Amino acid sequence: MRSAKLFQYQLPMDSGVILRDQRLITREGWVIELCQDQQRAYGEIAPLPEFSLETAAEAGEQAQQILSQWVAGEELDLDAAFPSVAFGISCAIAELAAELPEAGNYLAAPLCSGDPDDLVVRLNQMPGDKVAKIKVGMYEAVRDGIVANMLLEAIPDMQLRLDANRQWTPLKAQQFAKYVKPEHRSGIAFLEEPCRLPSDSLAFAQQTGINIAWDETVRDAGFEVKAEPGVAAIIIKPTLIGSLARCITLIEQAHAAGLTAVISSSIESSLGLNQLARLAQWQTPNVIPGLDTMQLFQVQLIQSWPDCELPVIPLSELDMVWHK
Ligand SMILES: O=C(O)CCC(=O)c1ccccc1C(=O)O
Ligand SMILES: [Mg+2]
Repeated sequence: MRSAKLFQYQLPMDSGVILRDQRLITREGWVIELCQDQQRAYGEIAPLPEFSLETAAEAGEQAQQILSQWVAGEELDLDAAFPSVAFGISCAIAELAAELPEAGNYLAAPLCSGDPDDLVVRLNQMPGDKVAKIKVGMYEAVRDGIVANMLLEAIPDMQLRLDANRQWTPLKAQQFAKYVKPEHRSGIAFLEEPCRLPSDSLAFAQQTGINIAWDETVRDAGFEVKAEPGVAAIIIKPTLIGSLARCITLIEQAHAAGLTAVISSSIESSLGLNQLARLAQWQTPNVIPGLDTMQLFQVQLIQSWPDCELPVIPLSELDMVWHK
């Protein structure tokens, strides 16, 4: 016997969360509950505005169709579904089958978009490998270069991840690199997507000796995982990529090509973020995932994130919008 439920959520965000062009005031999405032989499992479907191609409403509609098929015992084609829907449903199915191991990697790389001095304090408190991530490309490229150089000098054993989200022209990327002393460049684990064009990012890596990672490019049509000089990693944001099976295939291809695969958040609630931490521990056990996004919320959902003090909204407070 199978049954399924769909719940809607809207969670208030911290006041300063800006996606590409707009402030994200509330995070909207769906929680699915699958029930089979007295076992229950959950998944989250949360298309990210400005990143996902599907809207929350479209994802909710499609989730109902696919969940109906699941209840009827039909074969599911998650490769044809929206990425957010495929990810949420495949997670819930994996939970039911006890395929997604319980242990998670909750050692997120601290994310800094503000005061670099705060980051120095957090890093000095961090156990094990010191990995941090800073968003660059929002202000002057020269300032970004000075900040990166300062951090690499202050904490010599750290591995810095930088993310430019395709904001720089090749000239601006060069201006950034000029301020990072050559002896510090190997302390940059990778710089995500420096330039608008992947070919410019690749040329930048080869000219400067600063390794890059693909993030947006992984979602471009026709992307293939391959080893290239200057490319260190691919970033996998499952809500934007698709089913667990699809994510695992990409991770395996990355490993076969000698690249690091980094599981990263698309600003899911604490429910989805916990599943991402478990996926990370399972499939990329020695890599710190990019999951430091709980701080962007004002509340948690159903399950709490380790050491997060925000109030937790229980499932009973969500609206059930559909069941079968
Ligand atoms: O990757 C991380 O460390 C955190 C997640 C993150 O940066 C992100 C989250 C949602 C949308 C875009 C991005 C991004 O890579 O800029
Ligand atoms: Mg990015």
